[in-house]
Amino acid sequence: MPRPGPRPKRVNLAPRQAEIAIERIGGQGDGIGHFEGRPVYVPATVPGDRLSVRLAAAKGDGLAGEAIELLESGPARVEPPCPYFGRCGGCALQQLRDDAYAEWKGQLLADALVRRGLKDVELRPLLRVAPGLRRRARFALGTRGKGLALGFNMRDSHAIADIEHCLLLVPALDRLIAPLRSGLEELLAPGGHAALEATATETGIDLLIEQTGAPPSAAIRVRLGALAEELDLARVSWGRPGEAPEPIAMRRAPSESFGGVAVALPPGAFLQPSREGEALLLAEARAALKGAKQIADLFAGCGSFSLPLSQGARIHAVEGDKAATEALQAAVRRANIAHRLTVERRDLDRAPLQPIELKRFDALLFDPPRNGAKAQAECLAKSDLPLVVAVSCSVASFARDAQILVNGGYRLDWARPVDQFPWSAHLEIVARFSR
Ligand SMILES: C[S@@+](CC[C@H](N)C(=O)[O-])C[C@H]1O[C@@H](n2cnc3c(N)ncnc32)[C@H](O)[C@@H]1O
Repeated sequence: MPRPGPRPKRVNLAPRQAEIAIERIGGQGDGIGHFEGRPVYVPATVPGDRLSVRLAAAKGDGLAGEAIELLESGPARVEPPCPYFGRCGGCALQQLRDDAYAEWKGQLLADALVRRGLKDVELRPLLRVAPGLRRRARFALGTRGKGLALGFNMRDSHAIADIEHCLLLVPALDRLIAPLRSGLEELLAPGGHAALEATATETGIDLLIEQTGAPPSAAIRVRLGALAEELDLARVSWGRPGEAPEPIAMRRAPSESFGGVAVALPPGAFLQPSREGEALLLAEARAALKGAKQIADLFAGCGSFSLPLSQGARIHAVEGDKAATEALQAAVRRANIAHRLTVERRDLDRAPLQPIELKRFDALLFDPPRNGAKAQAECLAKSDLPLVVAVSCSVASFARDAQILVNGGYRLDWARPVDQFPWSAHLEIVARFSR
């Protein structure tokens, strides 16, 4: 008979109230205090706050707390600049004074590395992207009464915080919120919902509507075409999540230039959240790759790094998404630069580049999605490639992959935090590994 394991600690989930003093801000952006020895996570708080808190549910190793009353403010508390802060789940940290916020953000990277046993790493100062520069947004759209709600999901919820403006967005996207809400009324049946992926490209707004269920009727297609005219949208597409979207109205081909080469973007294409963030990441990567002549660019997307880097080196771009790979291929053909940039479609989780394949490169850049590049890092660890530059949007998966590389004999030369996601707990990282 299996031996019973240690009994889990019982948590009394009956809602109750407690006075909590916030000690620090955790990795998800919540303030952390303690109640009967257990951590309590209270959103939108700062160290030094004293609050009356409702303890309602278990959260991780502790309890989720909901502030009822602020009894005393911590020294770094400021008035949040956005009127929706607290209700809208898009931002977590507008209540924190800017210098304290920047310090906390840089520390996220240091803490993640230490948790993986990576100490004494050169951590370069935080680079920042200001609010108001985000060129991509994924809005939630749902029915509310007789009309629609459009905005971002509330914290830990599928309910939509209806908004008129967002301080994070470029003006072209911010201006779109109200007219999209009134212009899309016929799209949803009562109780229906959709996601709207809007991207401000060089040729105008690219709008992708994602919905489950039947494709739009002929009447709705006509309405979407008219909306594209009214709002001067470059393209409107429709698709089911995970399936190839279908363009419904195309007025101009959405396009973005990387290193002077225009790429015709597929609907819902990945782009770095802001042009400014992309430029910072590219500058860091370029400096880290200096001198390399044969570079593999993995998780290459539509070529935001491959194309500019190909001005000074031969690049092999590898990407898993069919539409992104084809868009980059087409741009390479049009620009006549196949001699300096080759493109391969490949699933790098299932089929990472093997040590033998890595022999033809003198450096590699990888920029995986949030779950990181574990399989590729394991292959790199067994290779003799001298230089690896990592770009990552998750401190946790970055630290894990860094540990794999270091255990495989790489030195982590430096890591740079880049705040592409102001007021959130997300952080971008660029780092250089060598052997
Ligand atoms: C964070 S984006 C980076 C894209 C590009 N480097 C850029 O800056 O625009 C990650 C990219 O990895 C691709 N991707 C995700 N999973 C993948 C996999 N298993 N194999 C190859 N590519 C993958 C995505 O399609 C996406 O283009």
